[in-house]
Amino acid sequence: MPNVPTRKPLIGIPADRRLLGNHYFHCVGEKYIQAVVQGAGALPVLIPSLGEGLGDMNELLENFDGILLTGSPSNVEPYRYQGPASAPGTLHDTHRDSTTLEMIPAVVAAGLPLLAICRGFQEMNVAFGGSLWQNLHEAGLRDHREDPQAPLDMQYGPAHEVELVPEGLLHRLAGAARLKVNSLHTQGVQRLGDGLEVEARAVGDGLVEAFRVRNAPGFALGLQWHPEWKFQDNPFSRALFAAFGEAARARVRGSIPQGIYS
Ligand SMILES: N[C@@H](CCC(=O)NCCCC(=O)O)C(=O)O
Repeated sequence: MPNVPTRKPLIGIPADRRLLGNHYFHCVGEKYIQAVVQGAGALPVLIPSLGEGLGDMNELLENFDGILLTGSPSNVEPYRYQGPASAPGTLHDTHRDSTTLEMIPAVVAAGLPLLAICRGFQEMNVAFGGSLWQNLHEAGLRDHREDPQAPLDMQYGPAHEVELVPEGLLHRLAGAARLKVNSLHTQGVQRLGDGLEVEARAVGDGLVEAFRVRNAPGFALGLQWHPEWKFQDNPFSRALFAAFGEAARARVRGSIPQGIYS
């Protein structure tokens, strides 16, 4: 393929809808934005979580070369996966759910590169028909929550190891059998969604910590941990965002992505 100058890829990031004071805002954490700019070499475009208000999803997605689904302190509403009602006072984000749960199948079907992190990983599992443990530490699994009183560097610091599935995409990207990852989540994969292939499990309780979409036409990965946190200091995270950016650039060029998908 001749070295044809191409525009930077546009990565869509669906926002959280949050009440700040008396008004609702649609917002995205800056660390995700920076990981797209500096790690993937792409331009982030925040997508308001308006659900049906965004119109035809396929038409919307024609504007993007990839989608990033971020973490969030809110939980996916349990009725989305036929789960029991949340405890009173649980934070949900129904606008985000109605946006991302419709978006995910359309992104994958269109072969648009998709990287899902933490809540985004959980949304992906639900979108593919899976379910969630609502409180891992009450289900006989380890406690995967962070200490909210600890400094951020500790909250997002290494918390446990994950075992990478041999010959999987993450194993190829990491060049190692295990990774030390951070852990900031109460919920996790209970039943794995149809068509999802496990890429990593937590050492200690075997919780699914990463998956890809089997037979996806493009890059379609979900991680329960947070690779965006200080990604520049982590060789695996750098490689992950670089691969995501390359998949999006291949989309711009109209070519088949190389690297871990070749
Ligand atoms: N609410 C879910 C998902 C947790 C999650 O995404 N945590 C990160 C929030 C802050 C950030 O974006 O870094 C759960 O508790 O499992």
